[in-house]
Amino acid sequence: FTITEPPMPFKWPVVGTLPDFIQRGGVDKLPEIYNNMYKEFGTVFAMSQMGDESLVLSDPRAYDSVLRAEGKFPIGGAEGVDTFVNYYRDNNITMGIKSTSHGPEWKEWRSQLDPDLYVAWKSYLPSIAQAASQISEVARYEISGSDDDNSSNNSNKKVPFVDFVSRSAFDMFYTVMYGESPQTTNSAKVKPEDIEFVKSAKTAFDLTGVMLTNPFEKVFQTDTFQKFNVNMDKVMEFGNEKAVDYLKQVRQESNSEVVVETTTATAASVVEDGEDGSKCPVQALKNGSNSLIGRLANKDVVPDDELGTLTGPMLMAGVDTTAYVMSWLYLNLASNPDVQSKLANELKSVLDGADVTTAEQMKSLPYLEACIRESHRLTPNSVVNAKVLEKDLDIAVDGKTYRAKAGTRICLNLCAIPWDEQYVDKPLEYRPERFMSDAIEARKGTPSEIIDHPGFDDGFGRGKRRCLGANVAKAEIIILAARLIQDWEITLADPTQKDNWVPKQYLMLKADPYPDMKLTPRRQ
Ligand code: HEM
Repeated sequence: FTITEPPMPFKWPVVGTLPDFIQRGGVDKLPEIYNNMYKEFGTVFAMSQMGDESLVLSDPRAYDSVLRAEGKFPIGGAEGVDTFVNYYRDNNITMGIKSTSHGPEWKEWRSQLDPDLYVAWKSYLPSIAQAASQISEVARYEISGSDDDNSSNNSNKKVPFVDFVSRSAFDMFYTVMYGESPQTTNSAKVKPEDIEFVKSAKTAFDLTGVMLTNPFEKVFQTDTFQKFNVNMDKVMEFGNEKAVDYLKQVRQESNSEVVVETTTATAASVVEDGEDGSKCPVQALKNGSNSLIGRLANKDVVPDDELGTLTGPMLMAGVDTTAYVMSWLYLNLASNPDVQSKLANELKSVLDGADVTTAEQMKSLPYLEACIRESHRLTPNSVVNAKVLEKDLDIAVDGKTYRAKAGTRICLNLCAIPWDEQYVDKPLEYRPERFMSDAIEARKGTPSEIIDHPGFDDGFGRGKRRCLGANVAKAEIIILAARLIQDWEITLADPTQKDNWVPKQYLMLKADPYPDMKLTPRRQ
């Protein structure tokens, strides 16, 4: 077979295709650029920015061949975020370093964590549901500053909706890690240091996005770079202190009260002990089975001092990511009241006010699942899914073969086929019905079935480096949406602001500006 050179914009010496990228609108127009280049060049095109080579594939079947070629230690998407990688190396954050490498140390790290997070996700559902219920209870008061919609006194206004969503993500994921919610969404209960953490994590995340898309910030160690480091220091310090305090507390408790075998553990943890093949040691930490850190400490697979370096990076990875996805979902639901009413009806008829606490309940909500899936199609949290090749690879697409060298970033373009009217009817409309089983069935055997390819399902990546928190994050998104939409009708505070935002690139895509929301009780 012959090797085809992928089409690409004009490539200059040193800067490569960067001038073309800037001319097309640069970072601020990222989704548009990837969509337009697909229209101009077709399902395969290349980009080259300052020596950073990318091959962009818009057909997920071609991306599958990259996944099939994954070796024992594939390079993870997180490794591409070199601001984090460098920070972890410079500051010797052991668990951060392991998570962003691709040798045996990554494998060891992953096998230490997978059983108690990726596999054991179901055991955390009841505590996530409890955190979600506490979040929903205070939602309207915290967002509008009043429990009375007719109150004209808005001076007490507290948290913008999008920040409330970030705090919700923190409350839920912290609950997974430590077994109870810090309730940062509740102004009467929040601890200032927890709010400080959410702010620092969010700032570090956003600044990472700025530096990734503008390498000069790093090279010249600008204010952005310094600010990033200060915020990362705060995140790591917080993580370390929390882990140390927690371990001290639970070890004291377990000394005074020895818990014998799993018979005293929660029902959920007993189920998971079977599922992941693990056994609680005889002298388990009290309540350890309710939280990720407790479970890891119980098993003694991660030394205590390494647990400290795990907490900061995990809270970072697990908070703003989930918040981005949830904020898109609520924006789509608020912008499409008919969809939201239909969702509220499904929730009422299936749950009748109850919380989602089991995997079976999660599966019994097809319309909610379709709302989340459609939100990812229309407003993905990232322009691409990406992998860096470990070795040279030939990729066959539509009868042509493209050769990609080791080190090339292979991207699956999420802003092309999912927005193409050739495959999707009225692609710019939010219509979850397209992902209901009858619609999926009707697409089978037609070109449109490509939008049901697993590569387009969610934003967690695929293959051996699929997101460690994928199952828990998905559960958090479903559980909180089920609770909030049962309790509240979420509408745009100012309906004229519908569609008055653009998707803007930070570390991921965010609606900018994110509109204010209004919550009205549903149960009255
Ligand atoms: C909706 C929320 C989330 C999204 C969209 C997301 C997305 C991603 C993506 C795209 C990757 C790279 C996958 C690849 O290399 O192919 C990743 C990796 C990772 N994520 Fe998430 N993530 C989310 C939530 C979380 C949570 C809750 C955690 C908490 C543990 C987490 C921890 C990680 C870690 C540790 C990795 C590196 C895994 C590895 O390289 O083996 N993420 N995530």
